[in-house]
Amino acid sequence: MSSTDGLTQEQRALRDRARELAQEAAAQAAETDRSGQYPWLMVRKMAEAGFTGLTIPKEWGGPGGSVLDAALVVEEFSKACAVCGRIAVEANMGAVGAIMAYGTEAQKKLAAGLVLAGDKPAICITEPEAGSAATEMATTAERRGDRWIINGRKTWITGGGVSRLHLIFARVVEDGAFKGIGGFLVVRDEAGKPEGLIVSRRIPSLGLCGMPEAELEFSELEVADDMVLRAPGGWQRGFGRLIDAYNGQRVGAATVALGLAAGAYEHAVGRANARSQFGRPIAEFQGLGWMLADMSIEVEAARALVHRAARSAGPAGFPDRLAAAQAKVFASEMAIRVTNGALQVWGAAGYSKDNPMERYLRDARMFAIAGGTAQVLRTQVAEQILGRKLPQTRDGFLRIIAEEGAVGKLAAD
Ligand SMILES: CC(C)(COP(=O)(O)OP(=O)(O)OC[C@H]1O[C@@H](n2cnc3c(N)ncnc32)[C@H](O)[C@@H]1OP(=O)(O)O)[C@@H](O)C(=O)NCCC(=O)NCCSC(=O)CCS(=O)O
Ligand SMILES: Cc1cc2nc3c(=O)[nH]c(=O)nc-3n(C[C@H](O)[C@H](O)[C@H](O)COP(=O)(O)OP(=O)(O)OC[C@H]3O[C@@H](n4cnc5c(N)ncnc54)[C@H](O)[C@@H]3O)c2cc1C
Repeated sequence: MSSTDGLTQEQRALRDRARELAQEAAAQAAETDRSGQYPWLMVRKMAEAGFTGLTIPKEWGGPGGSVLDAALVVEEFSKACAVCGRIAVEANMGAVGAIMAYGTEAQKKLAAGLVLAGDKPAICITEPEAGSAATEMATTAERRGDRWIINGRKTWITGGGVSRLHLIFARVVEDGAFKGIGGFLVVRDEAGKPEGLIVSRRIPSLGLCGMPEAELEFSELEVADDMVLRAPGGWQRGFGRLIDAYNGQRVGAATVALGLAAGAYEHAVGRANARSQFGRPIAEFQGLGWMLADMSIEVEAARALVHRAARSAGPAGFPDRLAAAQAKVFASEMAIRVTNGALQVWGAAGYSKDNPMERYLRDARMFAIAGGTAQVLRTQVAEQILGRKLPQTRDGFLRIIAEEGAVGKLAAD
């Protein structure tokens, strides 16, 4: 990274510390990938070094780092081991960001204690029949006295079976009526309790193999009223406020993609200089030089978008939704191109599991899907730049016409 990176001395020092520990992550990344085991030992070291809970405010025992600080750490770990990079994302952004913004004192204390000790919270939104159309979720949280009873199923929950803190999105039912979407906090203990939170299946995945992706079932799962995460604006606005907090995790996902691409690119430059054919370093062949040049441009462009999005975070710690979506679309698709090109530079050796190049390529594939697909996020970008709601359901525009008497101008907040 150049000296025009706009980082403070402290941020460079933080990045360098992360880079140093990430060397250990690099050394175990192939084994994590092969075994599919969560890298508990690395997680402990990351927690001890202060890379989990980095964004926790000082009053809750953390260092009060910014989203950009967290992104610097995430990029370094992702260059080495993207599973560790994703752990750094969720231990600093997403669910924990929502809790720090909207939670009660007790909820903040609970979440801070868990992530500072190395927990990677799980965010539970997606369901078998509600992926991109997340607001169509069917999981319900029904009020019964001073408790809430959750029933339903979630899928592709990152960390299912290893995460302790869970932020569960569910349809709120009070007095028999649907009120909106709310967030419910559940802590799974080491014995796997509460019993109503069932990790029913680990989903075999293409990449990021040390990170469990799981199906969860909630069967009469009881949640005390003081574990409801109440965002401002009431239940009707609940989904909007919770997904606003999720913009932090979108920037985090974009950063993992960036780190993967940057890591693969560095390996490609090294290989191009080290390998000779036709009696000369392959780096001298213009065909490869231009490929590497394009990769460097793409990586720098993604980094600029990621840092811009991270810097856009307001007082609540949530990045701007447009900047987050732009960074995520570009970084996720760029990572697929760059990791693919880097493997090409390595030739057959890149195709072998003896080298990390094929892992980079597999690991990079998810970011254009998870956390909002590239297609869905392009629609979000379009909505923001056009200043218009662009409903995706068949009757969406009819509803806007009925409600507003005109086609979808976004109301100024
Ligand atoms: C938002 C969508 C689910 C589309 O659903 P709808 O058409 O029903 O919703 P909208 O009317 O567009 O929005 C409802 C509500 O939310 C507010 N909103 C939406 N997006 C944002 C945002 N990015 N930032 C802030 N606020 C947002 C919107 O203004 C409305 O607010 P009000 O109710 O008016 O106040 C769909 O577009 C979508 O985002 N789908 C993707 C789902 C997704 O990202 N899932 C992630 C699951 S977790 C994960 O994958 C983790 C992977 S990882 O490793 O990080
Ligand atoms: C590795 C991984 C980790 C994940 N982690 C989590 C997690 O921790 N928590 C969680 O809740 N979820 C998680 N997810 C789920 C993820 O958020 C969803 O996969 C994602 O939102 C897309 O949903 P879907 O897979 O059901 O695809 P679908 O919504 O079924 O989409 C299928 C295809 O249709 C396209 N499409 C759908 N709607 C539109 C539209 N309106 N316009 C244009 N194209 C459209 C999509 O872009 C996609 O190409 C994870 C997924 C993966 C792969």
